Amino acid sequence: MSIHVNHIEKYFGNFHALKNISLTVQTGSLVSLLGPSGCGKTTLLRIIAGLEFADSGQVVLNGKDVTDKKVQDRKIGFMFQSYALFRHMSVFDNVAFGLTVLPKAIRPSKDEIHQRVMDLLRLIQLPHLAKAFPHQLSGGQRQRVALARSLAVKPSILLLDEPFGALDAKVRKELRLWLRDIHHELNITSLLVTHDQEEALEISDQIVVMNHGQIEQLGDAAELYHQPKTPFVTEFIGEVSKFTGIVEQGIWRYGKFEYPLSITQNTSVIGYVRPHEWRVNKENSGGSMLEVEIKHIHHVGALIRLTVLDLLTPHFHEVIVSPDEEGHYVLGQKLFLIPKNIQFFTD
Ligand SMILES: Nc1ncnc2c1ncn2[C@@H]1O[C@H](COP(=O)(O)OP(=O)(O)OP(=O)(O)O)[C@@H](O)[C@H]1O
Repeated sequence: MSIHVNHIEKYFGNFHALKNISLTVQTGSLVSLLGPSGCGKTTLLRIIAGLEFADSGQVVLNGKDVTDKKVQDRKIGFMFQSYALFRHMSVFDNVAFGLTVLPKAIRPSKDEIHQRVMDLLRLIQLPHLAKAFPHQLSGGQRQRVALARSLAVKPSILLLDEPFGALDAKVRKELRLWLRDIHHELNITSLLVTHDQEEALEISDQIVVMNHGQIEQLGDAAELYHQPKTPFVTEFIGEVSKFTGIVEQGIWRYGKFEYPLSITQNTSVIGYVRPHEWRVNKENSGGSMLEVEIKHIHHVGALIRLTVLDLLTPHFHEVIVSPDEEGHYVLGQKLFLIPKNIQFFTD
């Protein structure tokens, strides 16, 4: 079941929360909405769920226009931060809830409900806790029960708002991989809101980067990192160093460093360099862009991460090098950096 939103506009009073949002989520894919706090992720998810209505634009689920349909008529599962478990109900009853409140005509029998709830508890690996109450569960277990509850009505679309928001890093990591497996096992279409880029990059097929109520870019993790379309995406996804230079006669100049660029007008142009995109020289063989001093050395598996201080402008940069090629590094050592690649945007 696919999700299409077309030209969604949303105001809260004078505040323009969503600006001409169009988005397609293909059947069976897992897509994340990623962006800084307040950029409109939750509002968009609520509009797709039918918990909020757009001022204009269209929501189409599986080819059907549901723009004016209420939440209960959209046949979707959702799990929002604010939808905590019912404290006075057992795990079993929490998961069964969505089924027991269905109109009689379409409500499964008691036996069928029992079967479905137990299947879901097995799926979330908690069948032994069916009789437990929410306060007897860990945070991660509670989140899994909340997910099982949202899956009980067999939705073909699952909307998740920061599903693992309040959990510690290790549990989050386990749960998100587990969520990815469940998503594929049940063949549902999932849209997930997160402000955690590692989470988005790790589990999503596609990521929608939002900023100030707009979509900046939609792509997979590699596209967003290697071919960002805007300065915002470049800075938001992964680490990057930023340099404002001047283009004159087709040459980008930053200090004495020169780099040919196919821009003809004379203008200010920002260049971005990722930590692994530097060539590092220990001697000054000319042509370097930065002269730096090593301030911190951190071994990350087979790679070395250097935090270096630019000796001209007092800015720190991150540089990732491989120890095999570059040999030994010591604190305070001087290095000369030449970019292997620069991503340019006009200022
Ligand atoms: N009911 C409302 N009334 C007024 N303003 C609202 C309402 N709901 C959201 N907003 C505003 O709209 C903007 C977008 O909010 P939204 O919750 O969609 O952001 P978000 O990207 O999900 O942020 P976060 O990551 O912090 O949850 C925010 O500036 C918020 O203050």
